[in-house]
Amino acid sequence: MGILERISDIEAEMARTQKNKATEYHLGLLKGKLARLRAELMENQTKSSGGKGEGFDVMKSGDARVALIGFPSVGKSTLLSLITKTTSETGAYEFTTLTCIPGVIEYKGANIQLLDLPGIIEGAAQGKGRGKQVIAVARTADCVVMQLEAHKADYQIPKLTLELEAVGIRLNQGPPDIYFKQKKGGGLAFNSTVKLTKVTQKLVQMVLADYKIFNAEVLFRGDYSIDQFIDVVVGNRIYMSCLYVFNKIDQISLEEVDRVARTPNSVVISCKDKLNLDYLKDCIWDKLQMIRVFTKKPGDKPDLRDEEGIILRGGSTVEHCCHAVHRTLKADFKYALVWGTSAKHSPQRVGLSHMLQHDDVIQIVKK
Ligand SMILES: Nc1nc2c(ncn2[C@@H]2O[C@H](COP(=O)(O)OP(=O)(O)OP(=O)(O)O)[C@@H](O)[C@H]2O)c(=O)[nH]1
Ligand SMILES: [K+]
Ligand SMILES: [Mg+2]
Repeated sequence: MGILERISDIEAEMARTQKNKATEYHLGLLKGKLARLRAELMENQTKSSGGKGEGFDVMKSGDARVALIGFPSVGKSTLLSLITKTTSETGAYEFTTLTCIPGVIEYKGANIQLLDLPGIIEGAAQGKGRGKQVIAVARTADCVVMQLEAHKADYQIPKLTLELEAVGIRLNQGPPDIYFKQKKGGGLAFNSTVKLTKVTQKLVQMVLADYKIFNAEVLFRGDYSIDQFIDVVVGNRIYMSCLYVFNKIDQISLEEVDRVARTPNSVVISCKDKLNLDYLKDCIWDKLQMIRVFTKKPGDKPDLRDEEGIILRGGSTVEHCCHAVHRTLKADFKYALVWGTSAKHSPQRVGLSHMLQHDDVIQIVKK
């Protein structure tokens, strides 16, 4: 039996099995098996040729990469054509876009690469449509924009989330804080720092045994589920931030707009009426956790024009900034003066480890 058939067999069995106390272990085991088969499938795909597909190899460029994921005809290409200088063909029929079309969002001096992709449908993870290629591109992004048709979002969000989960992409969540280490002997040492309500030692032991792991140290530092534990065992998961973009709000009532706008991590837009598009750029900027800083020379005023800013990741230090200015600058670094919200007083004299904030001004003093 092929891997795909085995996967669908297990999925069918899980669907048949009622969820209750008595079936908890059986379902946990099935989840473990499913994760293993999917990992195998992904492995085979990357090994075999033609996995990537023509037209999907787009060079990374700019300060960050954002992938547009969504069902067909939700308006992905319309959006790209509106907020970048690139035109991507649009149409009232599904699968207008067949490859990856890159555009650039210019915002606050940053160049954010936005990738328009073919629509994905149910079963994409198994290769339906151009699903595999689309998801492979999504894995390379810093952030996913899940574009939805506002009046179909309740259906589209869970479906797309499942497709992404099937290939190891986790949205808007960090890796579970579970310590897991295989050992040579000694059986299973299982501990937790909090009360566990979703798993038991027995369930963890059974899942591990199914992976032929009998000796291991496991420490749960949070009340995680068996799925999250399996993520840690399988590894190779991608934790990605996701912005939900509800398009075509011109087609729904104001009450509905109000309801969907309250979904966490979401923006409501209309490409047709050009509604909220600047706010969308702002939300993408926030999601990417980018900051901009300005450098200045002694005695000069800082040049605060957009194009003069240096784009860094949130949490970046003076050291990151030095690196962004010039590779060798760090070697000559003596200290820096910083003006702005990260400075306790203006200017503050700081070292390489000082953490910068958005719109700080920095003057680097060399040895
Ligand atoms: N009413 C309305 N229609 C829109 C809006 N945005 C896009 N459309 C229409 O939706 C249809 C599909 O738009 P596309 O941009 O081709 O959608 P897509 O997601 O790129 O589609 P595929 O490439 O086929 O996956 C077109 O007829 C657009 O004119 C909107 O905000 N409101
Ligand atoms: K379309
Ligand atoms: Mg398109």
